[in-house]
Amino acid sequence: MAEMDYISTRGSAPTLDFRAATLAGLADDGGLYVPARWPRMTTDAIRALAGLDYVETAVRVMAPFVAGVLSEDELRGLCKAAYGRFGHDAVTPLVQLDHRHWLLELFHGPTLAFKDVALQLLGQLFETFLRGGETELTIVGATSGDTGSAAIEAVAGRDHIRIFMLHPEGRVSDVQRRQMTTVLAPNVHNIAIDGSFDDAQAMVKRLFGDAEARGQLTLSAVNSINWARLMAQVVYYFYAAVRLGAPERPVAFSVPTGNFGDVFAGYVAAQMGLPIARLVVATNVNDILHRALTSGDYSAGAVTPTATPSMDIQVSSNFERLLFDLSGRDGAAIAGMMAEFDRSRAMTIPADMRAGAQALFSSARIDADGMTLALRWAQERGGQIIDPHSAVGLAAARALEIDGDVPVVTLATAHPAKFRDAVERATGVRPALPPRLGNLFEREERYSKLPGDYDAVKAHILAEAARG
Ligand SMILES: Cc1ncc(COP(=O)(O)O)c(C=O)c1O
Ligand SMILES: N[C@@H](CCOP(=O)(O)O)C(=O)O
Repeated sequence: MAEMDYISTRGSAPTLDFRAATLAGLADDGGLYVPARWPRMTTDAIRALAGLDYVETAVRVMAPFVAGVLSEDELRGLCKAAYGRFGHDAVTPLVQLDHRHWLLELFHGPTLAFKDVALQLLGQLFETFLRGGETELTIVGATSGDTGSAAIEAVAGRDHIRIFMLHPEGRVSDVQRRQMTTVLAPNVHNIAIDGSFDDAQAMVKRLFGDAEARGQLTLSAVNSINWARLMAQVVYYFYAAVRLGAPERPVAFSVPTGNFGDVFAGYVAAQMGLPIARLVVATNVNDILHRALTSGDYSAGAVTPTATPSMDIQVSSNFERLLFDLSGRDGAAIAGMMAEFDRSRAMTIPADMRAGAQALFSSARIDADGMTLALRWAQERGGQIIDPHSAVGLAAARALEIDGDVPVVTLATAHPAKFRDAVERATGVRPALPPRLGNLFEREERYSKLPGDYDAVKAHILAEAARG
C-alpha cells in the first residue's frame, strides 16, 4: 500500500506522514491536516466487511491512512487494545427504533461518549510513537464536556505526555466535570476558564501559533483538529452501513453536530466509496452550521447555553476541512477565507461551494422543544432513554425528507446518564450512572480556575509544565 501523505488545508505547512501529522495536531500555518488523497474502497471490499467484527473492520478502513507508518498487524494490535475496553462486544451496536430509524450507540467506552472511540486509539498511537524517544509531549485541549474526559482517560498516567484541558466554567454537566476533575494523575491539569467553549478553543489554537510556547513545549492536540481523531470515527459509518445492507443499499446518517468532526468523518466515508444517501447536520440553537449550509451565513454569534452543552459551539473547526475540498483543495483560498473569518468572525460561503455541500449534506436546527419531543418519542415509540444530544440528531432525522427506502441512522453520541437532569425533565426517568463510573460523586476534585484571558492561561500552562 502506498504511503499516505498529509497536507494542510491552508497550503503552506510541510507535508507530513501519519506519525508526524498525529504528533503535530495542528499544522504550522494554522490549517488542519488532511490526507493528500481520499483512498477508495471498491464495492467488493465494502461487501467483504460484512460479518467482520469491529476491530477487523477498523483495520480494513484505516489501513490506507496509516500506510507507510504502521503495518496492518501493528494497527490491529492498537485497535485490540483500544476497543477491548468497551462495554459492548459490538463496540458500537445498532438499536432499531421503528421501521426505518436506528440508533448507533457510540457510548460504550470508558467515559460514556463517542469521543472514546477515537481517543482510546489516539492514546495507543501516542504511546507507540513516543516509546523509547526523548520527546515530552504537552497536549493542550478544549472541551465542552466530553472530549476532556475521554482524552484524560486515554492519557492519564502515561509516560512522556502531560495534558492541559480547558473547559468553560459552569457550562458542562456535573457528571462531565467530575469525570475530568477527579482524575488526580500528576500528568493531568484541568483548567476551568471564564468563557465559552469557543473561547477555550481559540486559546488552544493561539497557543499552537505562539513562538514562545512552541519554543518551550512540544505541543499536540486531542481535539478533532487532530486528523487521527476523525480517522478512527470513519470506521463506525462503515460498520453500521454494512449491517444495514451496504453496499447494495444506501444508508442515511443524522449527526448531532458542534465542531463538525463526527459528521466530517461521515463525509470521509462517503469519499471512500460508502453509499451514504444523506448526511444530516443536526444543530441546537447554536446554529452556525445550519445557517452556513442553507444560506451561506457562517457568522459566529454569542454562544447560547442549552441542555446539549457539548454542542454549544459557534466556531466549528472541522468545517475548514470541508471548505478545503469544496474549493478544489485550494489552500491559498482557504487561508484567505479563514483570515477573513478570524478578523471579522464572519464569512459568506460562496453559492458554488454551498451547492457542492448540499449534494450530500442536509441540516436542521433543533430547539429545546424539538429536543424534548424527540426524547419522548424515543422513549414511547422506540423504548429507549437517550441523551439530549442524540435527541437533537433524532429530531433532525425525523424532520427531514429522506428517500423512504433508506434506513436512517442517528448517531447516539453520549450515554443518557451524563445528562441526567435534562433527561429526567423530559422523560420522568433519571438514568442511573453505570457502575463503571463508581463513586464519581464522592471523589476529590482538582482543577484551576482562570479568567478568560489568553496570557493568564498561557502563563499557567508554561509554569505548570516547567514544574515537570
Ligand atoms: C455528546 C456529543 N454529541 C455531539 C457532539 C458534536 O460532535 P462534533 O463536535 O464532532 O460535531 C459532541 C461534541 O463535540 C458531544 O460531546
Ligand atoms: N463537544 C466537544 C467539543 C470539542 O470537540 P472535538 O471533537 O473537536 O474535540 C467536547 O465534548 O468537548
